[in-house]
Amino acid sequence: MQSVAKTLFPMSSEKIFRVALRGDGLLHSPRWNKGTSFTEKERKAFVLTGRLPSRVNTLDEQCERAYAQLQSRNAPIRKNSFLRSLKEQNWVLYYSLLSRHIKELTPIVYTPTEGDAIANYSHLFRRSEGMYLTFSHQETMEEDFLEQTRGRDIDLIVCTDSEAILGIGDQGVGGIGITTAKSALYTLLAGINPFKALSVVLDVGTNNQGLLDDPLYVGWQNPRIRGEAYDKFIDKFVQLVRKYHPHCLLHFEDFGVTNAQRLLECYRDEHSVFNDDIQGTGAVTLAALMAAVGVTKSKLADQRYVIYGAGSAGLGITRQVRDAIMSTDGISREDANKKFYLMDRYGLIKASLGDKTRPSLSEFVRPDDEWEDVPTNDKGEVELLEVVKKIRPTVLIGCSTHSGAFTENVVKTMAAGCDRPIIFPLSNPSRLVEVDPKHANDWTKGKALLATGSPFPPAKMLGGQEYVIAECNNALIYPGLGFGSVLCQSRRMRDSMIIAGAQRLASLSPALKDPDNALLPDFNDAPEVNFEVAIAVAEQAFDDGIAGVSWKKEDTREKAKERQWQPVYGTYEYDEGGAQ
Ligand SMILES: NC(=O)c1ccc[n+]([C@@H]2O[C@H](COP(=O)([O-])OP(=O)(O)OC[C@H]3O[C@@H](n4cnc5c(N)ncnc54)[C@H](O)[C@@H]3O)[C@@H](O)[C@H]2O)c1
Ligand SMILES: O=C(O)C[C@H](O)C(=O)O
Ligand SMILES: [Mn+2]
Repeated sequence: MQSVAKTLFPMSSEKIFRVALRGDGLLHSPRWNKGTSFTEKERKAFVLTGRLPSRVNTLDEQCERAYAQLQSRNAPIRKNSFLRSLKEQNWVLYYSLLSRHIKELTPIVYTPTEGDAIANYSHLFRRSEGMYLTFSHQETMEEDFLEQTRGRDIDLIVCTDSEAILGIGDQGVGGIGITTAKSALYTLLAGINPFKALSVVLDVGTNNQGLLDDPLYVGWQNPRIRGEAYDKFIDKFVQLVRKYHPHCLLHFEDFGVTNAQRLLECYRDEHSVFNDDIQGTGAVTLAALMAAVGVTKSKLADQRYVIYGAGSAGLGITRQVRDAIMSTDGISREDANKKFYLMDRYGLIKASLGDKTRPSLSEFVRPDDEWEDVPTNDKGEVELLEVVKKIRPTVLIGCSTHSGAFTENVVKTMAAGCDRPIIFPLSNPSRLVEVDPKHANDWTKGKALLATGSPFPPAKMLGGQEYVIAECNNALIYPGLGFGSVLCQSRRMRDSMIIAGAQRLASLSPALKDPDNALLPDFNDAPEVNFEVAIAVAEQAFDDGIAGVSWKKEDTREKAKERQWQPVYGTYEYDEGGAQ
C-alpha cells in the first residue's frame, strides 16, 4: 500500500463555509482558524488584516514550519505538549501535519507518550480539553452536557472513568488524555469530523494515593465511588447520550476490569456502545492471529493458547478468538473454550482459586485434577513456566502489565515445543511489554511470529534480514469499526460487524503475501486499513438488516468517502447567521 494520507486527504478543497466568527474570535477557534493561510479576501471580510503578518502561506508551508518547530524539541513529552497546543489553535494544520508523518507522530500523541502526559496531567496542565463530568457535581450534569453539545450533531463520544489507563492504572481526571487521544485517532485514521466528536472523563474520584496526596491535582480528590452510586452516575450519563444523540457511537475506554465487561453488556442492546479494550483489542489480535496461522499453515482451532493477564484485553481476546474458532472451524463452544489457558496475578485460573477469579472468567476455568502433577509456588499457584511446560502452547499473549513476564526460560521452553511460536506481548506502554520482541526473536532463533502493543524497531532474522514487528494495537481497527457503524447509523455495534472488520484487516496482512513479512499492515497505512474496516463493518450492518440509512449497500464506499472529514482548508464567506 502506498502513502495513504495522499489518497485519503487531497490537498485542496472547493468547499465553501459560511462563518459567523470574525477577528480574534475566528483566530481563537481551532475549528475555523487558518492562521497565515487566510486569503487576502478573507482577511478583509473577517477583519484580520491587521491581526496577521502580511504573507499568505499555503498549508504545505504551515506544515513545514510546524514540523521544524516540533523537531527542535527532543523529548517526546515536549513534542506531545507542542502538538496539543497546535490542536488547540488549528485543527486542519494539526491533522494535516499528523497525516503527513503518521508513523513518527502517532507514538507522540498516542501510546506510549500520551501515557506519560496522562500520568503528569495535573502538573502539565495548561488548558482544558473535552468534557469533565464530576461525581460531586452530578446535579448539573445535564446542563454541563448540553452546554458543550447544544446544536452539535455528535457522531462519537469517547469516555473513560480512568480506572485502568493503558497499563498505568488509575489516573483520575488525567484519563481525559486517553479520550482525546483516541478521539484524535478517529479523525486522523478514519476521518471522523472532530466537531462531531466529544471526549468525556467521568471523574468518580481516584484510588491513586499519589494523586490524592498531590496539592496540585486538578480532579476530584476523593476515593473512587463504587457500587450503586457509581452505577447510577454512569447510567445518568449514558441516558443523556441516548436522549440527545441516539445515533452516536459511545466508546468506552480504559474502565476497570470489574466494570468494563459489565457496562458493555448492560448497554449494548439499547445503544451503539463499544469497549475498545475488550472488542477493539479482541478484533485486532484476532486479525494478527489469522495472519500468523496463515504463515504456519494451520488453523485457529489447532492452537493451544496461553493468555497471560485475564483482564479486559485478555478476556476480550479470548472470547473473540473463541467465537472465531466456533464460526470458522465449526467447533462447539465447550470444545473451543478448552483451547484457552488463562492466567492472572494468581497464576493459572483453575477451579480451586474460587472467589479470586471473576464470574466472567467462568467458562475458561481449568479443572484442578488436570494440574495435580504440576509443581506450584509456595502460594499454591501454577506459574507461567509450568503452564508452558505442560501445555506446550503455540500461542502466548501478554496483556498483564507485567513487564518481563515472558522470561528467557519461558520463551525457550515454548520454542522447544513448537516450530513457530506465536508470541504477542501486548501490554502498553512500551516499558511494560512482557518481553522485548528483540529478545523473543533471539531466544527463538528468529522463529517466533511477533506482535506488540506499542511500536518497536525491527528484529534481525537468522539470515540477517529484518523482521518487522507488527503493531497489534487496537488503533489499527477501532477507528474503522467506529466509523463504519456511524456511517451506516446502525445504532448497535454487533459482534458480526466486529468480526467482519477483523476479517477485512486480516486480509490486508503483509504476511499473507510473504511469510517473513509483518503480521499486520504498517501503521503508515492505518488510514487506508481503517477505511477498509469501516466498509466491511457498514456492509455487514446492511447484511444484518440494521443499517439505518436510506442509501444502498452498494453505495457504501462512495458514501464513506463523502462523509470523511479532511484536514484541508475550505473557503470562508462571512455570514452573521453562519457557523460559529
Ligand atoms: N495492544 C493493545 O491494543 C492493547 C489494548 C488494550 C490493552 N492493552 C494493554 O494490556 C494491558 C492490560 O490492559 P487491560 O485493559 O486488560 O487492563 P485490566 O486491568 O483490565 O487487566 C489487566 C489484568 O492483568 C492482571 N495482572 C496484573 N498483574 C499481573 C501479573 N503480574 N501477572 C499476571 N496478571 C497480572 C490483572 O489482575 C488484570 O486482570 C495494559 O498494559 C494495556 O495497555 C493493549
Ligand atoms: O491505548 C492504547 O494504546 C491501546 C489500548 O487501548 C490500551 O489500553 O493500551
Ligand atoms: Mn485502552
